[in-house]
Amino acid sequence: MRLHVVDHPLVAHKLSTLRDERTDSPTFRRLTDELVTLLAYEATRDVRTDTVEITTPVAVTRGTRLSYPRPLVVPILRAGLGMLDGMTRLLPTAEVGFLGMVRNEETLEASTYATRMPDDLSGRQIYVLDPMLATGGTLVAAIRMLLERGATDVTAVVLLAAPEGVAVMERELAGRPVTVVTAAVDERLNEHGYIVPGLGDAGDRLYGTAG
Ligand SMILES: O=P(O)(O)OC[C@H]1O[C@H](OP(=O)(O)OP(=O)(O)O)[C@H](O)[C@@H]1O
Ligand SMILES: O=c1cc[nH]c(=O)[nH]1
Ligand SMILES: [Mg+2]
Repeated sequence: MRLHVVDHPLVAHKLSTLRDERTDSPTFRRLTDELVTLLAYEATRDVRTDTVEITTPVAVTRGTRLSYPRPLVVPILRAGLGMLDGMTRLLPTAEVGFLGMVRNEETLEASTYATRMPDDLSGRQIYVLDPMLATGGTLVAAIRMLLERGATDVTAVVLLAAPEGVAVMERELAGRPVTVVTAAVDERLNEHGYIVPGLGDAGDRLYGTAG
């Protein structure tokens, strides 16, 4: 597994506003969308492309097109939905699959309540979206499922990661074709499994509802 922390002043600025407890849901949603666009730029550096011939008003030349099979973007509901528009804006040819997962806030174990994507992901490049990598339980389970379906290349785009979660991903997905792209790796997890300093519960802050 490869970890890429996007070190950019615009990313740091937007992330700081996102962290601020005074930031309301509409602003949180807008900033999430903007941040994803910046992270997606880095996350798609190795997206597969083909060379094609194009004709400009002046000459025939060689250009670049996103390859087939098309990339698959998989937001992890609920909070990952807030990242979907920003990602598909940059990857217009992508197909979208959905994974509904929730973490039990007492045991911190992740469970899956919805799966809607192709059974066969052979040869596909996948972009998984989830704002928070905390214990890593959710992303490890999600990525294992994608690899079992044949995905050959999985990139997880997250806003924030905890070092504990990164370590779990490195251990559980060692040697697998997996990359994590994040805006920051924070200090630690607290006793409730929340990222410190973090930004709180991403789903609640995006949608203004608890749970
Ligand atoms: O790394 P982990 O310890 O597994 O925690 C991270 C998960 O927790 C949050 O989702 P949550 O379970 O709160 O669901 P929600 O998106 O519906 O709020 C977050 O969006 C991740 O999916
Ligand atoms: O800090 C955290 C940890 C898990 N899920 C969140 O939304 N926030
Ligand atoms: Mg939540």
